[in-house]
Amino acid sequence: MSPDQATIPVLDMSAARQPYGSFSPEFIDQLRDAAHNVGFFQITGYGAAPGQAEELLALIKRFFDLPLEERMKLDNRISPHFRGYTRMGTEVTQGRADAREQIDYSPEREPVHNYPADQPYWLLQGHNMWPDEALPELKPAAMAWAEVMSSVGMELLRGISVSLELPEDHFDEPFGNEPAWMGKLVHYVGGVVEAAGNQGVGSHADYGFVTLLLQDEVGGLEVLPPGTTEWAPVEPVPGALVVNLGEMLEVATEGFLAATIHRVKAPPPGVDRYSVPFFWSPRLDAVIDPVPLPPELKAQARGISDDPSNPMLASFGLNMLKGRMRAHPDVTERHYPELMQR
Ligand SMILES: O=C(O)CCC(=O)C(=O)O
Ligand SMILES: [Fe+2]
Repeated sequence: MSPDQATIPVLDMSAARQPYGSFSPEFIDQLRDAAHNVGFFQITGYGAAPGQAEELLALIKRFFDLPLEERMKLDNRISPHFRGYTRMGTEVTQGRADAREQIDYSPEREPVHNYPADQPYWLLQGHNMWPDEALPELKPAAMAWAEVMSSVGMELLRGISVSLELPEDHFDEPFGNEPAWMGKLVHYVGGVVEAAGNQGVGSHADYGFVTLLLQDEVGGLEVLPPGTTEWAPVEPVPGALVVNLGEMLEVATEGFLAATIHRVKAPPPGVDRYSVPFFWSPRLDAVIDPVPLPPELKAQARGISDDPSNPMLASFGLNMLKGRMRAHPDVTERHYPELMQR
């Protein structure tokens, strides 16, 4: 691929496996190319029920149409686990407000109260916040979505493992037991958040493994694949999910896989955009070993700007906590002033 000709590949997940169950070599080649060259692709045939994505997006719109006082019953500042509702313009990326409001949610588990001082990431575990009275349909729809996304995330990681000539179950151990996924139900607005300007969400790479994004038909997502200098749009494809890779996969493969930088432009004034990013992530205490690459892939690895014994791989939970603290400094200050110091 020559610079500035980035196209976002579309892969058909329903053709990923052959009738006897192993991955199709064509699918694996497409997946490897997309994950290495672009770091972004779209998938169709990923197994959602008919109408499931549309129904979820419609429910999300209904939530954000509720009066602010209803939405504020889920105020994320109440949650010590970085869950719940973040008001318009209060999330920060690259030091600037984002023109979006959202609900963050993760697996519903009991909070951990006594964790070792060097494992503060356990504070991320706990209960979600949902509009149980105003919109009781939202929770089951969002949790059912997370279930589908978890299967897709697992299947894609298996495909990625095979594409790196690893056993299919290479990542099963860190992901198998209590994966710490996170879903976001997001509403972008145009022309409302002055401090955001045209920033829907500022440019960033995702910190984890695999992100699965459902976006509506509005558009605005743009990406900067490795070796390119111009932002490429990820056009909405009806029935498709957008997939991108996170920094832990990039670091674990010495840059063979691309954690591609992306951003979302705020929609034009008066236009709303809804999306559901889902971050498929391992256990909070997962430690990821560098991936042994076969020589022909190692030769194509771009390397990473950080130290190769990158402490990033040492703990997924610490990475996630760092990301959550950065995005929500108000939550951190309120519940964990001592972490702010660190
Ligand atoms: O909403 C989108 O299209 C992408 C959002 C995103 O990149 C993120 O939340 O990490
Ligand atoms: Fe992202």
